[in-house]
Amino acid sequence: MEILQQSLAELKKQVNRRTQQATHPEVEASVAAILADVQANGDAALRQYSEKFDGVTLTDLQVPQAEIDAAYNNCAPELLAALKLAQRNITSFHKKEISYGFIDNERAGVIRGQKVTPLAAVGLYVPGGTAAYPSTILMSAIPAKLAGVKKIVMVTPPQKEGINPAVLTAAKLVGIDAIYQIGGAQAIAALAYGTETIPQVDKIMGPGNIFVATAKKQVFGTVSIDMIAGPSEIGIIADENAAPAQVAADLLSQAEHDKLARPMLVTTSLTLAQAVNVELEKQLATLPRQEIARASVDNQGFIAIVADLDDAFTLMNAIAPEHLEVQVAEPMTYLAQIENAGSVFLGSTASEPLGDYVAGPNHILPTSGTARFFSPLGVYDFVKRTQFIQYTNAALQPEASAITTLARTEGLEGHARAIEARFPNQPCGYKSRG
Ligand SMILES: NC(=O)c1ccc[n+]([C@@H]2O[C@H](COP(=O)([O-])OP(=O)(O)OC[C@H]3O[C@@H](n4cnc5c(N)ncnc54)[C@H](O)[C@@H]3O)[C@@H](O)[C@H]2O)c1
Ligand SMILES: N[C@H](CO)Cc1c[nH]c[nH+]1
Ligand SMILES: [Zn+2]
Repeated sequence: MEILQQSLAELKKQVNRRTQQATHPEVEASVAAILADVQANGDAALRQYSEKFDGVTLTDLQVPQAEIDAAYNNCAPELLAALKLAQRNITSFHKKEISYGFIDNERAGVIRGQKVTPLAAVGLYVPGGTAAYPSTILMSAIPAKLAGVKKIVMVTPPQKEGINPAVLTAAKLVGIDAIYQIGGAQAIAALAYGTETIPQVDKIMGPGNIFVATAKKQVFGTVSIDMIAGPSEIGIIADENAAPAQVAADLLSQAEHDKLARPMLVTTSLTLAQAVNVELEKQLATLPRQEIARASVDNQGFIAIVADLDDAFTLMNAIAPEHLEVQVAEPMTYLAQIENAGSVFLGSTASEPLGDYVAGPNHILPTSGTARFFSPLGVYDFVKRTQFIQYTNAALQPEASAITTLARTEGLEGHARAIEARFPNQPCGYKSRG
């Protein structure tokens, strides 16, 4: 990977250009055309795009239940056991995110509160262009179920040989209501607008490539979305004691997701940087998804050399990576310095794939610098809050003049009179004291 050795200020500019939400006008335009086509032509457009982008002629848009049951029943025991282990750990972590709202009665005669309601219908995007992602089904459906969402549908790109049985097994394990074999921007359009076969949902969740991430951005407003979870990223902060082979392996674990995936190393040691580059070459030579990973390493990846660990954390906060590994001594002591990152892996044992599969925290995470303001997918994404107020007349009386004063200051006489109407027996309605 390219080694960058400049001042911190110059490094910040460089990495900002490379890592922050960029616009891709040609992708934006082709996604907009796909969305409009699906909105106008429904299922027929979905079938056309599946031919064009996935090379699949679809008969059923919805995966038949018999196919899902067969996949589950024939699943290898070790795969089912692995999925169940992941399911247990993801469930125990996400249970802690459940919120029940609140009700307060701090002042006599006043009740205020917030109630939490699950979304009625959500659509989960499960990527499937170059790899199958049963783990992503667990990561999105488990928090949805814990939140109490009643209708959970899933979309995933069609495959010539049928949807991967591991994907179908995971979907059955977590209780997905319907699976539609459709991917890319066209799948996002279907969930946003509805078609003859696919129901419109309230919110679309899940990661995907640049077409999926762009489509989610464009339908936002018609439906809600969780975040921008695009091509994967890994940022590693390492000092001179980190093991080059482990650092390189972890960088490649994310590089193999997508040609646009971003592997990034920030280190205080030029010696480590050079050793990692040697290791990357060695390991790439035998990696099955070598073509994808090489494009990512060569075109998106970089190694930044910094003066000390304080600079390393400053630079990483500017990048706001999806995943951040901290491979230095006493990693926990740096947690307070980390402001922008989707998921943090502390210490050399906490290799990123641990979080992808079994640790329990979510692996659907913000990318392209959006960890500055987005959080990991969680139970909170599948609910909405409604607040409520109840007052007695006696409780309103001492606050009424504040309301009428503020209303009249805003030139909203109707607001003031609505309050005064609560005190009809006082001459000329409510009169403020003094
Ligand atoms: N950020 C996260 O939380 C997270 C988690 C898991 C995976 N990911 C990312 O998900 C992505 C998965 O990507 P993928 O490609 O394997 O699967 P995908 O399902 O996201 O995309 C495949 C679809 O892209 C569409 N497509 C492909 N080329 C197109 C073109 N030229 N024009 C219009 N549409 C086109 C096709 O419709 C195809 O079905 C990777 O980028 C991976 O890094 C991110
Ligand atoms: N690392 C991905 C998120 O960027 C998630 C994933 C799923 N399977 C393997 N990895
Ligand atoms: Zn991964």
